[in-house]
Amino acid sequence: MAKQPNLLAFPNVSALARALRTYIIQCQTAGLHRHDVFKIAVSGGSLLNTLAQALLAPASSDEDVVKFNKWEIFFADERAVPLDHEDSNYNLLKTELLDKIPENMGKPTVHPIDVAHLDDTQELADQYEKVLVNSFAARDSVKLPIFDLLLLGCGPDGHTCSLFPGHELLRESDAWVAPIEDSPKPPSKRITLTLPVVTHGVKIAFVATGEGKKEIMKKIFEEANGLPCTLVNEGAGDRCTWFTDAAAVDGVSYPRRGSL
Ligand SMILES: O=C(O)[C@H](O)[C@@H](O)[C@H](O)[C@H](O)COP(=O)(O)O
Repeated sequence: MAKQPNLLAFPNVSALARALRTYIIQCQTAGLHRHDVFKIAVSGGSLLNTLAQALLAPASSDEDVVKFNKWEIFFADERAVPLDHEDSNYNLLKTELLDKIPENMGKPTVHPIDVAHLDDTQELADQYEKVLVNSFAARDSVKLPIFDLLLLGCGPDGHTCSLFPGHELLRESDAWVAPIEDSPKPPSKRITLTLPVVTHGVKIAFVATGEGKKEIMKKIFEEANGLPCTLVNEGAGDRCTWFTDAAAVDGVSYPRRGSL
């Protein structure tokens, strides 16, 4: 049987953030070992606040250092809006994290969307795919870009990135980045990494916190239902780790751990 995803449950978000930091640093070490850079993709939503809490805490030892100058940050999904728009995931990452990084922690390289193509989501997605091609090597030499870590959120309907339940985009097997014009979660126009890219990451981590996630967590961990989050679990197996708090997993019958 394929190895199962890891479900970690912490008493609260602060404890979760501490463990998330340890996990990200492990992924950073592995990335630096692989190619002297750490390639991470992040979604939007509440996870960015938890991420900032995790990363901006002071280092507790020489092994616990976040080496931002070695980071390349990509967007697992992005809304087709200007970068300073309140709906922009880039804007959220900037205000939650980038603007708060002290100078002595280094500066990550960040890859936002090219806002010259906001009116044409196919072009917006194609241009973002080119960014990946440039960073990960030519598209014909690598079948899929392999991120060191994808850090994702989970919607109350089981969506992740901008991959929504029942949407035809879940069957996309060629493009690395795809447009969506009918996102049920506003704004409707977005781009997203496709499922094969998400599931081929070296590591995939979800952050799901709060009572609002508990019903969907039961579905994701107790049924085979074709929900986007379930498909990521099935495709990634034990390369996938969920960081949750007690409220999000209340009543979920799936073996969970309280530490990494
Ligand atoms: O741009 C987006 O809409 C996000 O990338 C989306 O996939 C998000 O991560 C989830 O909806 C969870 O968001 P919350 O944690 O805020 O519920």
